[in-house]
Amino acid sequence: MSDNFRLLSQSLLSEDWGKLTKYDFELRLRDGSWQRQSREVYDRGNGATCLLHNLDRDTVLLTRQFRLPALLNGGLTELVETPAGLLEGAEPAERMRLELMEETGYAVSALTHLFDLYMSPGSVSEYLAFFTGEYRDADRVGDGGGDREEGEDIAVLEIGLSHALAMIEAGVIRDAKTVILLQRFALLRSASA
Ligand SMILES: Nc1nc2c(ncn2[C@@H]2O[C@H](COP(=O)(O)OP(=O)(O)O[C@H]3O[C@H](CO)[C@@H](O)[C@H](O)[C@@H]3O)[C@@H](O)[C@H]2O)c(=O)[nH]1
Ligand SMILES: [Mg+2]
Repeated sequence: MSDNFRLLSQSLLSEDWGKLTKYDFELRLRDGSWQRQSREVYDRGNGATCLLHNLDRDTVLLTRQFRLPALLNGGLTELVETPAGLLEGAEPAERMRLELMEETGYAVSALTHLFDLYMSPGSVSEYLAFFTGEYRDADRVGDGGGDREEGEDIAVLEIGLSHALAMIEAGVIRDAKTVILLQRFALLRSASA
């Protein structure tokens, strides 16, 4: 795994939706000495997210949905986010296309993969594959909204890119993947202007 890491033992703390495991290990520090450490790691697989943009109207498609962790830690009842989904072992672009259809109702075939980012690497093993794509009115095949049976009740928001950027500054958009994608879009645009 790594010359600077020796796993001593691991114990499963919880296995239900995700898996929480406690690892005891030794880590070689920069001065060459070994230190014993213990860390808990939450594994719920990897995911994907995508910013869909419409060239004609300069709008983006975002979602608004209930997120229990944000309610518990901040009192927010809903978060505004780019569409996203868990990979569940599937190929990221393929999974993302299905997720876009399910959550936004748009069938978009051409997606551009940007990077894979760890969102909380101190405790969560998951990385997110980031995508961008263009959507046109003709791509709309349904209402979106997510899978009600699975407890999803997603509102689809079509808003101007500049409005979305202002929502970050105003503290209305609080989701990291969404900020990364919107700001990257603005950065590339100002670099090419
Ligand atoms: N029973 C049960 N169901 C769960 C649980 N957690 C999530 N689910 C269900 O699992 C599905 C997950 O929906 P997705 O659209 O696939 O994933 P997501 O929650 O949007 O997660 C995406 O965004 C996250 C936040 O940025 C990412 O962490 C994740 O990788 C993914 O990209 C939803 O139907 C949700 O109700 C749980 O603890 N128990
Ligand atoms: Mg989702």
